[in-house]
Amino acid sequence: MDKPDKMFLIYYVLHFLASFSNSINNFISWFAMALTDILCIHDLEKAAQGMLSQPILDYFNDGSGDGVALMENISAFEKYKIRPRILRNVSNIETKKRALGSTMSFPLAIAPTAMQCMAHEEGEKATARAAARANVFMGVSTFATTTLEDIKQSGDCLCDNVYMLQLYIFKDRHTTEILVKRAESAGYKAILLTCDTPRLGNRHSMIRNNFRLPSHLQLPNFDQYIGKEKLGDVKYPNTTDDNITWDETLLWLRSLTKMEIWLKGISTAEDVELAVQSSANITGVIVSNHGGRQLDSALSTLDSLSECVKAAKSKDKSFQVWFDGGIRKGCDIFKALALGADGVMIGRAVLWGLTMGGEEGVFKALSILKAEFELTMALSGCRTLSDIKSSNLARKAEGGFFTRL
Ligand SMILES: Cc1cc2nc3c(=O)[nH]c(=O)nc-3n(C[C@H](O)[C@H](O)[C@H](O)COP(=O)(O)O)c2cc1C
Ligand SMILES: O=C(O)C(=O)c1ccccc1
Repeated sequence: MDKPDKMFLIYYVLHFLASFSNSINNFISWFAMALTDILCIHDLEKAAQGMLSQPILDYFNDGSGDGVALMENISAFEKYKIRPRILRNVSNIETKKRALGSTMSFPLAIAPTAMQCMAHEEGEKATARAAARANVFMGVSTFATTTLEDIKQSGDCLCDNVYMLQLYIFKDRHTTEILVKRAESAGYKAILLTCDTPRLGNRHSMIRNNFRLPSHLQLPNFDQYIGKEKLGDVKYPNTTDDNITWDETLLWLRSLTKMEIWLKGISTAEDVELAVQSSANITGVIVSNHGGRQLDSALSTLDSLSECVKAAKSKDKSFQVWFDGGIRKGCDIFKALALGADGVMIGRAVLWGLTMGGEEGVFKALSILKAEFELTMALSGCRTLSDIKSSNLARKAEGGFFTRL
């Protein structure tokens, strides 16, 4: 048995012991993580692999179709290399970033991912506590397995943080309206309207595994409307509205709330222009292809990013362009920012941390990414976020050569 295998075996034994007692669970998670040398997001991914049933693991990890968009979200980062600058004072790196009227510890937020109690019994509550401790904003899925109020309260027990509700618009608009109003009164700061899922992508493994939400879990934000027996099968599109539009839907949503509205799942300059021009007062977009889980053969999100940034910033410099898809390392965050993103979001990295160690595991994932990002800044000669520029990158061109941007 080589070293990493041994390390994960120790972890599984400790995790098994921890499952006997909730009270020592957190301590054991922390202890196990210290012992097992989790050094990078790939270590968390590997550890999570052995801890979930195949249908749940596949649901978390897989993309749509044959997985090309998912793979290319990751490999696109290697089309860029970093051009470091030297002999700059990097003794006092500053990573803090302002958005939604608050400050986050570095330009990264947690992307909304559904059904987190499948990863760990504490699910979204554990994620919220880790996010609060790390001062990282949290996106909460419409399909959370915990109420949006309980999620925020769990984080608020530790400190104030920013929560954003990801919204799927149901055919029953009244259900949607209730959800938006509940989020506003609970103190959520933004709606992230997911725009890339008028229908669920073609997820082969979900169909093969006949994926279902485990029977002990609920979708308490709206399960009075859609029974959990419908979840995960082809009836998903019957519950959400596939007729959402720039004019009607965005204006209707704006009439419901004063919260900021962000559009998630944008990947073209044309749609960014519409978002900037919309009279629904859109704050920003998240350039995303849903982690490669929706449109098969979609452009990788890093390849979409530049045209989206150009379209937004040429019209309105303050319009926010965030990014997600394939972030696994601190240098990935650096590259997205150098291409003009205001910040990034992470989906699977959080789920792997949550699976492995609940709150401690998510905190570990966030800490790893922050430390790696800071190190990348220091080694590239960037002391502040505004020092990170496109001239810090070179792009792979014809013939495999890299040319500076
Ligand atoms: C298991 C899983 C569930 C997700 N659930 C949602 C969701 O409910 N709503 C949504 O807008 N995006 C959802 N996403 C997409 C994420 O918000 C995000 O766009 C994507 O995970 C980013 O890619 P990454 O996983 O490579 O970081 C989900 C992604 C995963 C992996
Ligand atoms: O899996 C997803 O990506 C997703 O957004 C979702 C959420 C709930 C039900 C089905 C899919």
